[in-house]
Amino acid sequence: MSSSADSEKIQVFVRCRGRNAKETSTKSAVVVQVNNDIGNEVVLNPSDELGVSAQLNSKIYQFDKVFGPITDQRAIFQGVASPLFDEFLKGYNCTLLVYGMTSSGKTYTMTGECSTLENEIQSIGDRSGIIPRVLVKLFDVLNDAGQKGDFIVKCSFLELYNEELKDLLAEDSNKKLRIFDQKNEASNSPTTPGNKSSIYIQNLEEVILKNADHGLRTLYKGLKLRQVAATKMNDVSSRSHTIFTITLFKQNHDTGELFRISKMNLVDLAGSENISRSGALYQRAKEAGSINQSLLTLGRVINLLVDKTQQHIPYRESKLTRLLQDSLGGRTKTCLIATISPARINYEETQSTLEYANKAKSIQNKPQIGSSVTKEFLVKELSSELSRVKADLQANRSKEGVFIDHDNYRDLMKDIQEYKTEIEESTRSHDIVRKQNDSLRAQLSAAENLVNDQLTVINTLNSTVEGLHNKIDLQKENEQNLMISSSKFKDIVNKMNQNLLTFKVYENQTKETVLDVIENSFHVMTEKILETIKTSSNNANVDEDLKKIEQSQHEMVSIFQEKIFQAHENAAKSVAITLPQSVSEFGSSFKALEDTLKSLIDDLNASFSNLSRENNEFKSAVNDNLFKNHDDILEAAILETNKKIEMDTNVILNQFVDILRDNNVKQQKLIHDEVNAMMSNIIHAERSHLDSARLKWDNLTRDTINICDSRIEKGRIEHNKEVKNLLTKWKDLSVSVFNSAKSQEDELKDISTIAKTFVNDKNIGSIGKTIRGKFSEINQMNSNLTDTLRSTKAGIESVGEKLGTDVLKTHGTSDIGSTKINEILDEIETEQTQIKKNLLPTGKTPRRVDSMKISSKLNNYNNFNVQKSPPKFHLIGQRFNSTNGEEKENSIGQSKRKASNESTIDNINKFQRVSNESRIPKRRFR
Ligand SMILES: Nc1ncnc2c1ncn2[C@@H]1O[C@H](COP(=O)(O)OP(=O)(O)OP(=O)(O)O)[C@@H](O)[C@H]1O
Repeated sequence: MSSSADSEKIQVFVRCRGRNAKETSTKSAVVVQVNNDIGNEVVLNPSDELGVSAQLNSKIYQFDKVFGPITDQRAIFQGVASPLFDEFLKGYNCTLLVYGMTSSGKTYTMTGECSTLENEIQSIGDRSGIIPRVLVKLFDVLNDAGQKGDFIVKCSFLELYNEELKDLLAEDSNKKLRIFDQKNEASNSPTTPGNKSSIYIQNLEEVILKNADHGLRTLYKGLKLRQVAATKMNDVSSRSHTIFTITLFKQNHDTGELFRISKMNLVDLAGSENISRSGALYQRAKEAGSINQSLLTLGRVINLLVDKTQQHIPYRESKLTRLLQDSLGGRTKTCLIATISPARINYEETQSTLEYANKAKSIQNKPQIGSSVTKEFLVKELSSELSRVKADLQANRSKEGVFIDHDNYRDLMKDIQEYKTEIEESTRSHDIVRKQNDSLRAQLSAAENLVNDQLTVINTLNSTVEGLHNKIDLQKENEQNLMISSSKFKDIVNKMNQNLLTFKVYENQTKETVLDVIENSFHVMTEKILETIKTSSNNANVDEDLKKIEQSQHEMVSIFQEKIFQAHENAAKSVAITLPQSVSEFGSSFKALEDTLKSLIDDLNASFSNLSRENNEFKSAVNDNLFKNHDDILEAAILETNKKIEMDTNVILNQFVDILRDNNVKQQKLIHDEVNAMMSNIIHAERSHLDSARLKWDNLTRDTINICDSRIEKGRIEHNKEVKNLLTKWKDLSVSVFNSAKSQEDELKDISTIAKTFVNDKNIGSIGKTIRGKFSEINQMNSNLTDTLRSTKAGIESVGEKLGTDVLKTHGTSDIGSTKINEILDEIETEQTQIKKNLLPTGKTPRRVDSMKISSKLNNYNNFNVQKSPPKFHLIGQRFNSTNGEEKENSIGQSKRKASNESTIDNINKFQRVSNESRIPKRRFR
């Protein structure tokens, strides 16, 4: 499935823009020399020199291509991205990175200048960068008539800021992105050859692109999100990295069923500038530090990749290097564009960028054709994506409140659980930090105590030093005395030297005198002598002359001796006079010097013994006092610190809770708004679907109602007719009941008369007893009859109720039957009372009653009731009442009435039976 290739170095390009407004306004000289258009060399010369010395000072870098200030966006695409794009189409994974300091043109190169307003997005323009051009070219090529086979294009867009990943295409910005290593095993998936690990980003939104326009819109949507973040957080763009990834699933011509997967990562790295130069303050420095961490790790990774002896490459030390792992020393075809500024003010950054790029030239990759998937696999993947979306949609349609499908809900809950774990972990690390803080604070307070103690010692030492200073002053005084003494001593020595000089003068004078004596006196004398000798040579008396000479010699020597002696004596005298004085002066000076030295030594000794005493005291103070008896202070300080920290923690936790709550409210509002919008869309769509069906339904309902209405109207008329008939019948019935009641009344009267006669008849005494017994039975029958009549009355009343007063009123009828029966009942009751009265108080045999007569009358009445069951009728106005209900009602009414009639017949039969048993010869009394 994959074709292995030899290793190849990653390609490195440089793009040097022209000076920007800031650089020209500050008159920053050009220190970068490149071909105006395309070349291979960058010469960096920071000095102002020209000619040979400039050549000596400059540094030359060689790259695959170097683009000068006049190179336009199209040329960059042609020169760098297009060859890489061809590889991407062949199935290679490709990565293109732009690297450089802020404002050097990274984003301009990668994305270009474009409007993010949706209605302004048409196609690419002169200033469009690499990504839009790749998207347009990709769909041009794929839709080209010559190209065979299906394809699917997906894209994702993520930002790495402060070591946090952010999905620039996600609707739900709360989903956290995580990087996982994914082991692709050949047996599990047909997608990847061999056992290789790749990176998988959980929750990263991948948009399936329909066409180039859709691709551009998706890109600009992400850029817009990035812009919003950039305006909120100053300068995010220069400190964040973005990766726009295009994934292509392309049908393989040869294998047909297989789709080759290749990815193209287009990476805009964060500004590589030195944060100290950007003047970043603490917080920003922290953030920038993290960005530099990524770039630093990237640099380290590049260095180690270049150094062939290195086995371990620290890809995992930053998210950026983890994401780019396969692009650096991996299986991807990689290009790097280093963007630089030509101006002197950016010299250092430019140099560092060039060094970086120069290193990157040596990185070796082993590009391999990417993996493939089967058509089924792809369809399965797309269907699962589709079903996920459908499930969400379904959930949205069918629920109120929560609009999320189960799987997504589970994912969400998993995320929440992970957040919880993270919070727990941070709480734990917070506790650890707090403990460390506690111990540090304890150490601090101990150190403070130590400092206090030491301050006391220092104060003591200060006073000691003060004493020592005094002593030094004294010593200085002594030294001055010593100086005075020594200068006196010098004077004496000078004097002695003078004396010696005087002595020498005397000596010289003596010498001169001697020479004078010898040269003058002696010579004169000798000449005199010689003259004398010459004059006296004729003189024979030589001896005498010699004697004379000798004598004069002697005289001369004695004069000479005397003169010498005199001179010596003078000198000795002068020395003898001055020397003792000088010696005595020297002696006294020496004595003074000795005294001064002695007092100096004494003072020094005293100082040293003082110092030693102080030192001993300091030592004992340190030994005895330091780190002792501070437990209480320490404990109180610890308690106090703990309290403060606890308060701080609570404040932080409360703030955290508030933030969570606010966030929750925001999210709820967001969900609510989203759902509302979505629901109104869905409702709108459903309504338009339903409109035609509703119209149909409305027409049908209207027709049905009209039909029903006409039928009901017809029924109502028939019913009214029936009711009228019924009422007529009812009137007849009432009249016949009235008549029968009347005849019963008459009969009862007869019975009463007969009873009276019967009671007064004396012949019946013998059977009186039996009859009395039977009479009580008749009595019972009578009361039964009364009950029966009552139930009949209730029946009639219920019929009346059923008919409705309105109907009765409309047809001018009254409750004749029921009134009549009441009257009959009353009469029967009166009659009974009368019979009882007649029978019981007198104790006489009751009069014979024509029970047959009574019985037949009652029978007539009851038979009439049974035959005339109440008429059926329908309640008007209850259009939709079920006929079953009516039937049920009627059948209950009928059965009730039937039961009541049956009991009446029963009673009458009993009555008849009793009457027959007690039958006596019929006699009529008048
Ligand atoms: N080659 C170029 N031709 C014309 N204009 C350019 C060129 N390079 C950069 N620019 C302009 O310079 C400005 C800064 O460039 P850009 O935003 O691309 O820098 P950047 O390196 O991405 O900076 P940052 O790291 O801060 O995001 C933009 O206005 C851009 O249009």
